[in-house]
Amino acid sequence: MKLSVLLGESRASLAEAGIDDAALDARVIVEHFSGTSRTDAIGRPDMAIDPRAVAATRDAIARRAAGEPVHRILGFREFYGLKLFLSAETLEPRPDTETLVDAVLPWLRRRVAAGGACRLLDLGTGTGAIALALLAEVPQATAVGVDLSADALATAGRNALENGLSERFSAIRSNWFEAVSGRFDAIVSNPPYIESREIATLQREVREFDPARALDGGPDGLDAYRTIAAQAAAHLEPDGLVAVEIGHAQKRDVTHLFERSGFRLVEARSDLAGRDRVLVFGRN
Ligand SMILES: C[S@@+](CC[C@H](N)C(=O)[O-])C[C@H]1O[C@@H](n2cnc3c(N)ncnc32)[C@H](O)[C@@H]1O
Repeated sequence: MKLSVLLGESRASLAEAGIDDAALDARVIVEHFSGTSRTDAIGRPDMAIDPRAVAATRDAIARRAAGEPVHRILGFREFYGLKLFLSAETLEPRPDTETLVDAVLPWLRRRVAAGGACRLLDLGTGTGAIALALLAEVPQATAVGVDLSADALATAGRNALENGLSERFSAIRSNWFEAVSGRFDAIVSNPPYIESREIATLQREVREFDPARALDGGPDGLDAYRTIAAQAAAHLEPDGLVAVEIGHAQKRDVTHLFERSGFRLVEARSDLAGRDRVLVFGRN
């Protein structure tokens, strides 16, 4: 089959299924499963795609038409310039979470410049996105990634290896701090923060394909922050910091939780859409 024909039928299938970005998604899927590039689509539209690649592309297009997100189908996603593999129990890392990396990075660089090393703890590491992005940017840092999911920890370990960061990254299975020992210079976390009753109202791509454990923050969405705020000081160097991603309406509540545990808000950052997204706390 010709590349242009495969692209055309893929676009048509996704448009017919009501997929918003049908043309873009079709292009990404066709390129991946046929091993072609955008340049091929423009310069060599008549190139022949072998039948196995056509079959693999059609399977992938059928999955997308049924609602599965593109990056789940591809099996990986880019985050802060790293290629991160996904698995059943990992959240697909979001561009908004790069805001958390941006917020911590200057502090980390200063810390390393002053002290030569830096230990990070990433609570609810998932694919390892936050920890690995920070390690890639700061070669003197080391990180421990914690998750309750063994599947997520295996994927984070694979991502560390694939990105050449495994010597500085270790993974621990733990319910937040339970199995964590020692003190860290920085504690980072993008915990589950959606109110339980809201899960059913989320977009199908999120509701059906991101793991519930990565989303559900309990009745008011704040369960994880309560635990992290209450226990962070015992695992933090005296002049260390805690940086958390939050839901856009949680700034006040999360700030209060940390203030009650002896922290002060040192920075708040907004995401790409201008909504509150990241809070950074230091100890009083
Ligand atoms: C919103 S996801 C964030 C994943 C990743 N850090 C990111 O930003 O893409 C939250 C993560 O917390 C983990 N998690 C949920 N409850 C946990 C708990 N009690 N202890 C440790 N990790 C937990 C989930 O398995 C999930 O990987």
